[in-house]
Amino acid sequence: MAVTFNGNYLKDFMSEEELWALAPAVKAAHDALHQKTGLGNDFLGWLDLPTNYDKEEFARIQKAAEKINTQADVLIVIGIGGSYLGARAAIELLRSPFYNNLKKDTADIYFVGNNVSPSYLQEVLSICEGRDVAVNVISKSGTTTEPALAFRVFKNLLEKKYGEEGAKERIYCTTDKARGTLKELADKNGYECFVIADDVGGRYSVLTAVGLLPIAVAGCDIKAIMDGAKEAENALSDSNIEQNDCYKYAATRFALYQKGKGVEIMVSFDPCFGMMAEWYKQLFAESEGKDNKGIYPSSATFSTDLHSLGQFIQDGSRIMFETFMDIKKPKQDFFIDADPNNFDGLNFLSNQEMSKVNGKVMEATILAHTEGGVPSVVLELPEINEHEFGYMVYFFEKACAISGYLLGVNPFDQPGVESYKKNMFALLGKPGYEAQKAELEARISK
Ligand SMILES: O=P(O)(O)OC[C@H]1O[C@](O)(CO)[C@@H](O)[C@@H]1O
Repeated sequence: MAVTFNGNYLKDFMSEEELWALAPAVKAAHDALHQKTGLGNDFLGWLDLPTNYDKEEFARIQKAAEKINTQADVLIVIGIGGSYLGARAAIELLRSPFYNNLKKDTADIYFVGNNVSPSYLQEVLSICEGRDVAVNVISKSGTTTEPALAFRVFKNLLEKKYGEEGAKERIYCTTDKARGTLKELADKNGYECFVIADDVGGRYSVLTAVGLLPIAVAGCDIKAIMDGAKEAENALSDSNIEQNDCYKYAATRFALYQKGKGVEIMVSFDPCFGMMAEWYKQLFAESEGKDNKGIYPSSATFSTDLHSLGQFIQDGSRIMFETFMDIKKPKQDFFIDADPNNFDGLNFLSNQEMSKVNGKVMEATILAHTEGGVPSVVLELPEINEHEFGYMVYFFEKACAISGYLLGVNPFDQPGVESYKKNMFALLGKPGYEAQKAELEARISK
C-alpha cells in the first residue's frame, strides 16, 4: 500500500535522464532534512512523528472524541490554515463531503474561524440552536485574529447555555504547550488542552491533536492513520531517488518548474478529494512561495472543472503541469444497468461499474491535456481509507520539504503572511499601529 509515482505521461516534456540528473541535489536535500542541517531545521518534528508521537496524549484524544460524541450533537472546530484544513480534508475524504447529512452516531462538525464573514457565522450559530454543542479551538500561536474572534462568540454561547462550569466541560483547546493567549485562558478556566509541539509547524500538524481530535470525533480510526504515516516514514526514507517515489515527485516538480511550468494543478476525479487539495495548497504555497520563487499550487476536481477550467488547461497559456490523483478504488461503486430501450443511447456505458467510466474520463483527460502541452504527473493511490490517508499526508509533507530545499527556500516559515495581518491591525485601529493606519488610509482614499 502506497502512493506510487507514475511518470509515463511525462516523456514529451522531460526525459528520465533529466530526473536522474537531479539525484545529487535530491540526496543533498535528503541529508539536510534527516541530518537537520537545512533551513528551518527547528521545525522538523513532523519527520519522525509517526514513530515518536505522544501515546499518552493520543489516548486522551480518543477519550475526548468519545466524550464529545456523548455530550454534543454539534462540534464546532475553530481554526485557520494548518489549524483547519487537515481535519476537514480527512473528514471529507474518509467519511464524505456530505458528512453532516449522513445518518451517523457521531456529532455534526462545522468549521469556523477561517473567515470573518458575518453571514457564515450567523448561519452556523443558527444551526446550533436547540442542539448540544462542544467546541474545539485550535491555534498554535493562540493569537490568530480570525479564530480568536470566532472563539469569543462560541465561548459566550456555551457559557450562556451551560454556565461557566458546564462550558468548561465542552471546550477543548489545541495550542502551544506553554505560550499564547489561548493557553493562558485554558489554564485559567481549566479547559482540556492538547499540545502542538514547538517543532511542528501549522501546515505540518494534521497528524497531531490539531487534526486527530476532529477526525476521531468524525468516527475515523486515527490509529490506522498513524500506522499509514509510519509505513510512509519507513518506505520514503531512502535517499536514492530511484528507490523513492516521494523524491521522484519532488524532483519532477522542480524539473518542470525549471522548464517554465510555474503552476501545479492538483487534479482528482472525486469531490471527496476537494478539501485534501485545499490542504495540499496551503502546505506547498506557504512552504515554497517566497523569495520570488515557487510553484503556484492550484487544484481542480474533474469532471466538474473540465467544464470550466478545462478549456484553459487544454488551450490557454502553457504555464502549468497537472498532478493527477489516480485513486484506484473508490469508497463505493455504482453498477450501471442497461436500459431495455436505450432511450438515451448510453447503453454502451452499461453493465459495468461507474468507476470504470471515471477511469476512462481520467485517461481521456490525461491524453488530451498532454497533447495540448500540459505535462501530467500521476500519483496512484490504491484506495481511500485511514491507512492510505496517513501515508499520503506524510508523502506530501516530505515531498514539500524536499521541494523547498531543491528550490533553495526555507520550507518551514511563512513570513509573507504577516503583511496582511499588519495592515489589518492598523486599519482596525489596534493599539500600537497608529502610524501605519494613517499611511494606509491615505493610500485607500486615493
Ligand atoms: O494555528 P495558528 O497559530 O492560529 O495559525 C494558523 C495559520 O496561520 C499561519 O501561521 C499563517 O497562515 C499558518 O501557518 C497557520 O497554519
